[in-house]
Amino acid sequence: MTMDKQIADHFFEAAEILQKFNTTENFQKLADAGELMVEAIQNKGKIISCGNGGSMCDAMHFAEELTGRYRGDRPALPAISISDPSHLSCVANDYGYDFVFSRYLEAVGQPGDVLLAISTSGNSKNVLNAIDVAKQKGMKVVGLTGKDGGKMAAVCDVEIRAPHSSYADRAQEIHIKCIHSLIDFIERNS
Ligand SMILES: O=C(CO)[C@@H](O)[C@H](O)[C@H](O)[C@H](O)COP(=O)(O)O
Ligand SMILES: [Zn+2]
Repeated sequence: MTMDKQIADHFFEAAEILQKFNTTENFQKLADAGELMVEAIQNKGKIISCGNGGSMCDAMHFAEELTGRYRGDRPALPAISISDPSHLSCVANDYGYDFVFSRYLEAVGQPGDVLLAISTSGNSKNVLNAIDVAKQKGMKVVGLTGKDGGKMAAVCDVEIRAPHSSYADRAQEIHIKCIHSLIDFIERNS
């Protein structure tokens, strides 16, 4: 059987992108983002995460490992992903999809909470609207982005950007590593 070159390319390309991401500057940004999250938790706040498509799965993955479990046993930690289908369908139907995340923050966001905003383009309108409301509420914003950071680059307190690639999936693969390292940092420091 001949090797399917495209299958191999996925792995070689992913390794290349990860290598580009591995800089002291990016590791420092992850520590800065982790500090914001730890501070929120220590002050009785919470972390709210959001994103579209695969990034919604990443937002859910982040929150469930804080409320549930990551590698070992420890007390539950306060995080929520904006992913309740009844909320999403109501707000999309009645106000528009651009407001599905921002409206949730209007309801439950508190000063001192942190928003983890995930977008591979940095330009999804509903994520940008969520960032606007988070700032109005006195929350801090950590962004996981890709490409050139898009509009999110200018509005996050800490923006962690996956190296440029043509497709969203490569950025998402970096984002999930960022998410696991953030969870590990929060566990060790809160
Ligand atoms: O998971 C993937 C691609 O890997 C897709 O579902 C992807 O998340 C969707 O196209 C999103 O709508 C892209 O939005 P964003 O990352 O630019 O904010
Ligand atoms: Zn995980």
